[in-house]
Amino acid sequence: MKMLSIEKLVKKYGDNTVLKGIDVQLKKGEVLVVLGPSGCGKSTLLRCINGLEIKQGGHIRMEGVGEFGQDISWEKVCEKVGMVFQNYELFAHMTVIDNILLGPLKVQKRKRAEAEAQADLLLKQVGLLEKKYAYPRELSGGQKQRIAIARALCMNPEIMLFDEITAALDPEMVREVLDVVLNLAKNGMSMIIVTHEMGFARKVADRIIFMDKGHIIEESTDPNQFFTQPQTERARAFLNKMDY
Ligand SMILES: Nc1ncnc2c1ncn2[C@@H]1O[C@H](COP(=O)(O)OP(=O)(O)OP(=O)(O)O)[C@@H](O)[C@H]1O
Repeated sequence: MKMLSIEKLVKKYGDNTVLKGIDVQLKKGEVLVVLGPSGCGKSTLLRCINGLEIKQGGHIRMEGVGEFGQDISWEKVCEKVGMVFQNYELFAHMTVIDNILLGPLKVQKRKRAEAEAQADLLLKQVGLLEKKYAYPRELSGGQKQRIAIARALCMNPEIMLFDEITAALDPEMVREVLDVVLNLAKNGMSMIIVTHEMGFARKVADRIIFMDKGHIIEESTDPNQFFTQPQTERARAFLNKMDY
């Protein structure tokens, strides 16, 4: 079953066309990993999906919801599609619990008791319930990133987007964050993941797309095959350069 459908997506920055007609679909419960060399448009693709960037062409639709930006406002899209960034983007002046509850209370207008009960469960799930009243400055990078994931999940998104969420972390903290994502995958969350962690990509992906200069040039539903026998010269060169 198709859940998200992206057709002929075009994104330009001035004269620079960064996405040159991207066609990609995500099924319910699927984990799609986006790989490709620096600057090929991976982050831009994620940012267009949840409306952080305005696209110049193409369509983004979700089954049962309609076209993003038309049938459903971009504000609503942000509830359906959660995103986690490289730099956590937590509010420094707010405690962990206030960071997590901001969206559920202010945007979704939910009752505090109900939202807080869910936040507690999510904090438990990411192993940080004891940090509920801590401030971001009191947390390690890995902890901040796990809180950012819990915050996104507390909006009950149907899809999660992860944009290089371990890129800013010290190596010893990468694992604790990736384990949270692996767990989400096991529990059937639909996700699109941009990562430079090749071992993780191979483990978590149901499907891999490989981008180059604004195009998808290779797609594989068999991650092991992609990593052992990439079909294109560009993907081979990319994998050869990666350390994994
Ligand atoms: N706000 C912006 N204004 C102008 N150009 C931009 C902007 N954001 C991205 N670009 C350009 O778009 C291209 C694609 O960038 P993007 O960040 O999507 O690449 P990426 O594949 O995610 O790279 P990386 O792996 O290095 O994060 C790059 O050439 C970049 O310079």
